[in-house]
Amino acid sequence: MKKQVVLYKKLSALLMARLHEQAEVTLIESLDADGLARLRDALPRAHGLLGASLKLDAELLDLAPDLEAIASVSVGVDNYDIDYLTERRILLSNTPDVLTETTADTGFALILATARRVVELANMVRAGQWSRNLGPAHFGSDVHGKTLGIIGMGRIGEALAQRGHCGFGMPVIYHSHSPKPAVEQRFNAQYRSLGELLQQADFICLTLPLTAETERLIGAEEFALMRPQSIFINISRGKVVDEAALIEALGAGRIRAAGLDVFEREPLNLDSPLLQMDNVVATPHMGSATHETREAMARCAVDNLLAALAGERPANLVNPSVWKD
Ligand SMILES: NC(=O)c1ccc[n+]([C@@H]2O[C@H](COP(=O)([O-])OP(=O)(O)OC[C@H]3O[C@@H](n4cnc5c(N)ncnc54)[C@H](O)[C@@H]3O)[C@@H](O)[C@H]2O)c1
Ligand SMILES: O=C(O)[C@H](O)CO
Repeated sequence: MKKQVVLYKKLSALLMARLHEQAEVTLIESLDADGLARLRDALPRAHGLLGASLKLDAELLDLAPDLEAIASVSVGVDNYDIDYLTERRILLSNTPDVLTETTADTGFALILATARRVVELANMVRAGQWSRNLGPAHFGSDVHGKTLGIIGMGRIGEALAQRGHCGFGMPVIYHSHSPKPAVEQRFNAQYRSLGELLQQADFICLTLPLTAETERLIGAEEFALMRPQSIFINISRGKVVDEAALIEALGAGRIRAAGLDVFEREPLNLDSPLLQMDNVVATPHMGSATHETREAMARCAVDNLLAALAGERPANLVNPSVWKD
């Protein structure tokens, strides 16, 4: 008998057809109140779940006694209680690698947009306020040759370092759990303590996961170490930053600008002070949002889920202790 799969993310026709061949599929098209009610109804029959952007807590998981596997269409797994999944012997998989380059592109887009004031000046043109040649009040700052600071030197951090080093001649400094000699060799990068990096980098970029250890890693004390010309970029998770402290630092001129793809609460509320600041470029958690990459992530998640339900080890298993050969 086919296994029951609940999707809470719509997939391409090609991937839907693949899933339908192998499983009985229930599709929850959106996670509004109606969709969530349908999800709760479907969970008691589910062997597999596939989707993203939903906090799957113990209360929801307890509705699914037969659940064997969850395939997250994301590399970040902060929406899951991994200990609880492991205790229940539910396999959790994610989608690393396929989104690395695209997310690093987004990081670099934010670096360029903030330093060169792209959004602010483009809005000025649109508003009919371009009446004479630009003067110093509208000048930005250079990107090439400036020091790129990366916090969390993993896949995306490395891809960002490559762009900075090879494309823009930027000295790269980084902070991570431990030094990475291969990365240092490839990009002439140098390891720094967190405090040293915050004091020395022109661009401070967050590319680490949200965990108990990294939640609010960057707060008032950390912003106080940055320099007035520093630009802060967050493409990891909003909760790694104390957002009130960020707003305070921007407001007080303790840092020059911020490029933010992620926020404490998403979608970002329209009344956030961040949206009143010309030196903030805010994007809607679009790090991996290209047609090609989202399809690759979905394909990866489908592969992971179908493998798990067929009794094979998924390629991107997050909680390997559940697996028994
Ligand atoms: N904005 C987006 O749309 C988007 C897209 C993809 C990924 N992300 C986020 O980026 C994160 C990183 O993805 P990745 O594929 O590069 O992951 P990765 O695991 O390859 O890299 C993360 C790095 O951070 C380091 N790290 C973790 N905790 C640390 C700490 N406390 N101090 C210092 N370093 C620490 C790890 O050692 C690792 O090197 C994801 O977990 C996700 O939250 C966001
Ligand atoms: O973690 C991820 O993969 C990104 O945030 C996209 O959802």
